Amino acid sequence: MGPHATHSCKDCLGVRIMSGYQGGSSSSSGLNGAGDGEVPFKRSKRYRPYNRPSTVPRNPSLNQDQQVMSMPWFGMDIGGSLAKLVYFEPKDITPDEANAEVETLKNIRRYLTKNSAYGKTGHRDIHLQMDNVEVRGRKGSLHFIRFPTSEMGNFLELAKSKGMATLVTTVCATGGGAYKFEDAFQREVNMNLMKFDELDSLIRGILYIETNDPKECYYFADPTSENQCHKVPYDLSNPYPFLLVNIGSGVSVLAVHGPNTYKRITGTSLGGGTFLGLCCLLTGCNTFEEAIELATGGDNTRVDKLVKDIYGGDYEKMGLPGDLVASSFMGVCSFGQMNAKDKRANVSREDLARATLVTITNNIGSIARMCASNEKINNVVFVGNFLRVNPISMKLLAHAMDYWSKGTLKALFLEHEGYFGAVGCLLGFNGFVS
Ligand SMILES: Nc1ncnc2c1ncn2[C@@H]1O[C@H](COP(=O)(O)OP(=O)(O)O)[C@@H](O)[C@H]1O
Ligand SMILES: CC(C)(COP(=O)(O)O)[C@@H](O)C(=O)NCCC(=O)O
Repeated sequence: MGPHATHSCKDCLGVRIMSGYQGGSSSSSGLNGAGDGEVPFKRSKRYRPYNRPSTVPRNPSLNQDQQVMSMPWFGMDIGGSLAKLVYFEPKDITPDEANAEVETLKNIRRYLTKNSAYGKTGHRDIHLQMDNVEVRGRKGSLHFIRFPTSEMGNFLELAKSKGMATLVTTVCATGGGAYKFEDAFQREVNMNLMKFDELDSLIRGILYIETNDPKECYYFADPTSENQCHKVPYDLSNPYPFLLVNIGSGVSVLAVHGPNTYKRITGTSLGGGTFLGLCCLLTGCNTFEEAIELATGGDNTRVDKLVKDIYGGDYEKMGLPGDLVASSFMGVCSFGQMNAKDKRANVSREDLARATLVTITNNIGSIARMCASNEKINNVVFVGNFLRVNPISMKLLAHAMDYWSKGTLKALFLEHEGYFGAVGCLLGFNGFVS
């Protein structure tokens, strides 16, 4: 079983944006962006959290970076498929702050933290909520919200209607959408996006969450056994080196040697977006959740051609087991075979969904293995929302890493799956004061 329950989101988004303390910092430096040598989750000695109370008007002499300390604190990762919004809810509000806090902020905070659905497509992953964490010297909770990037127009509309522009100047943002939608944020809600690189943010987020939650990382023991397969916690406190495979719309593969030392080795356009796109075309499904549900009930061996379909058994000399997929999807068009048409007619939507999932997953597994072997790295950490509610792919990857490396490679997974970029960019700005 997968770690999370299945959620379904349709139609338009109704996330209401909060605003609040018009805090600020007299920062003159301190952007903790990529590769500046700052370990993201450790507090600098020069760090001094300061929140200007909400009654204090914006100081026009402060530049954008200085204004960013204003609450609310959001980190946004606007990806090709999903926008991930991480909201930091302060829990250490002093009486003075509470008195000075504007009513709008209180209402919005309540709205965000008491609901789990926002409009029709905004969804808060309550099971991922992190309490008693420290961000920029403040204690509080992290809330994890997602909505389809295609709903960004509605998101901005709502943000505007809630008066966001009067309360917030800057939001930390990453992902391609931080660039694509930058002008729209400025135009529609008078908000500046403080942009951070998505891969820097991804690593920073992983390190922070792993440090704060010892149960974050796990692997699958006995991934091929229906009854024996189970999740086992893995201690990732000494993570380096590790291969990081981010399976979002597309796939990026990174070799990570330190908090600020990594390289992007390669990528593939055959990712989570491909799975969903092909699945919609082949089965007529409309959502990721539906696609996974179909795949769960399907059998890819009715669609794929296996080694044993070609060899009649294992290809022993090369160590290829008979059950290995020899050619994805070839089973439905076996050239020259009399029964190809009949075979195709008997293939169900479920089988097609399963075959699509297995095809995409195997390809990613294969690339990951080659990269790990080239880089001489044994731990392969898989993240990204493609793995959301998707135990089939996680177990396939776990088995592939183990089997083909004869037990040398270990596939590791993280509970917060697709949220690391958003967390990392939230942490990207630190309020330094000289
Ligand atoms: N509710 C969902 N809606 C759309 N795609 C989803 C959903 N849940 C999981 N996914 C999968 O996650 C992929 C996006 O992963 P993500 O890590 O958010 O990447 P990106 O940053 O490119 O949006 C999608 O392509 C799809 O395969
Ligand atoms: C361009 C991207 C980094 C964007 O990230 P995403 O929104 O998919 O998470 C990613 O889709 C990617 O790495 N694509 C593969 C490109 C390639 O190397 O072929």
